[in-house]
Amino acid sequence: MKDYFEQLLKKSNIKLDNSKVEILLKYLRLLTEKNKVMNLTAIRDEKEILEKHFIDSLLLSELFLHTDKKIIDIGTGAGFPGLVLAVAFPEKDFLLVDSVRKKISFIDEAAENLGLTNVKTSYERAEDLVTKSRSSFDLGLCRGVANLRIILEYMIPLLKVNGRFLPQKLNENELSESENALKTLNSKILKIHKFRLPESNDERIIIEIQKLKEISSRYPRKTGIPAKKPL
Ligand SMILES: C[S@@+](CC[C@H](N)C(=O)[O-])C[C@H]1O[C@@H](n2cnc3c(N)ncnc32)[C@H](O)[C@@H]1O
Repeated sequence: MKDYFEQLLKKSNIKLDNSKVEILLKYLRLLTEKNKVMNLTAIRDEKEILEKHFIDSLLLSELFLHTDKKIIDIGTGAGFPGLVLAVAFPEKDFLLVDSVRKKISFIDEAAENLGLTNVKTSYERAEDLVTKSRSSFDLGLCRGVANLRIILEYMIPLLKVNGRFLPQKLNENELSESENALKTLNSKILKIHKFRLPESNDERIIIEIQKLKEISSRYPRKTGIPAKKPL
């Protein structure tokens, strides 16, 4: 499996030293073991997990800046993309959030097993985090959680002014309907980055969004409202 992972990394132009590759392979083993008793990922094949979860998470690496110190991943599930990136960037601090307690318990267990000291977790809903973490993060990550205009309302209040949000999407379909959310939340799209996964050649999109100035304390609205009545 190590050779295969190294091939994928090479094809994707991602540089990771051997110790980080070893830690990620240990995480793969913990994940596949746990996946037998709880539903963490629908993908069962280890090679496919490496490409569609691990490499897909690592695609974000080239958009990271050295000034990005505090990073939040909302709806991290089994740790994608946040836990993978916490291995790749031990000098950055990650808060991994999910509303499902057992997923966060798996992350806590995995982070301890992998010896990661830069990972904190929270099993809150994104909308509830804002009371203690408004305007706190340099960088926001979110993959596979909800429509762009919904996750914008979850994420932008948590970012510092000038902080960036890098949501991962399969295509650009949600962009046009997100214009109102971007405007209401004083944010703009800096760039749309396109990637191809190295084996399947599937397309992946990372939208680079910046928070331009502080936003009204009305956002996020009450828990559940952003998804029920998107901006
Ligand atoms: C489809 S999974 C994606 C998991 C992971 N990001 C990935 O790409 O594999 C979506 C996750 O988002 C979490 N989630 C959904 N809405 C949330 C919210 N409002 N706050 C926190 N987590 C949420 C769910 O519990 C679930 O684990």
